[in-house]
Amino acid sequence: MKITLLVIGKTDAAYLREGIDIYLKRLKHYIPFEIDVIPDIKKARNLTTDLQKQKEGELILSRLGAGKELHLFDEGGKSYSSRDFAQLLEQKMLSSVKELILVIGGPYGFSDEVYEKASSKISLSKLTFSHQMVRLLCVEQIYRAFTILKGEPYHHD
Ligand SMILES: C[S@@+](CC[C@H](N)C(=O)[O-])C[C@H]1O[C@@H](n2cnc3c(N)ncnc32)[C@H](O)[C@@H]1O
Repeated sequence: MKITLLVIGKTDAAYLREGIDIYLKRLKHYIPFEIDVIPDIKKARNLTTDLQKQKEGELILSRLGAGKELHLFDEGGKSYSSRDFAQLLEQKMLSSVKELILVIGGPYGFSDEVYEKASSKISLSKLTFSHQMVRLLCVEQIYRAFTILKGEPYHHD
């Protein structure tokens, strides 16, 4: 199985890029993993919030296909411990899913169409993080999950 982290817009801040790169390098040892960036359409056109979410939603859903499953990071989703999240990833690896697409919404979140097509919503906390900042949290949690599955001494509880 491959994991794709689908995000909207490039990572602007150098301090976030640096952190994300650290976990990308580490993750390569565990699973095929990539960050797929949907270009920031707001910068190109002057869209209303709803239209922007709708257009982003179309691009998110265009990634779906046979053997692919879409899961959303969403503050209103199900809460997981890091161990539970690791188990979710393990379940998917043992299933027929070929590509697990984990999506981080844009600044205004997801369109209704994306919510309808998603297999689940995963909350990292009840707090709302910026669509840029949350990327670092996601890659760290995915890395943490693999160290848990491998029994490596990174996660302590
Ligand atoms: C700024 S937030 C979107 C804000 C707000 N939910 C909305 O719908 O307008 C951008 C994205 O970051 C991710 N995100 C932010 N906080 C999160 C959290 N606590 N748990 C999971 N994902 C989160 C989600 O993917 C969200 O769509």
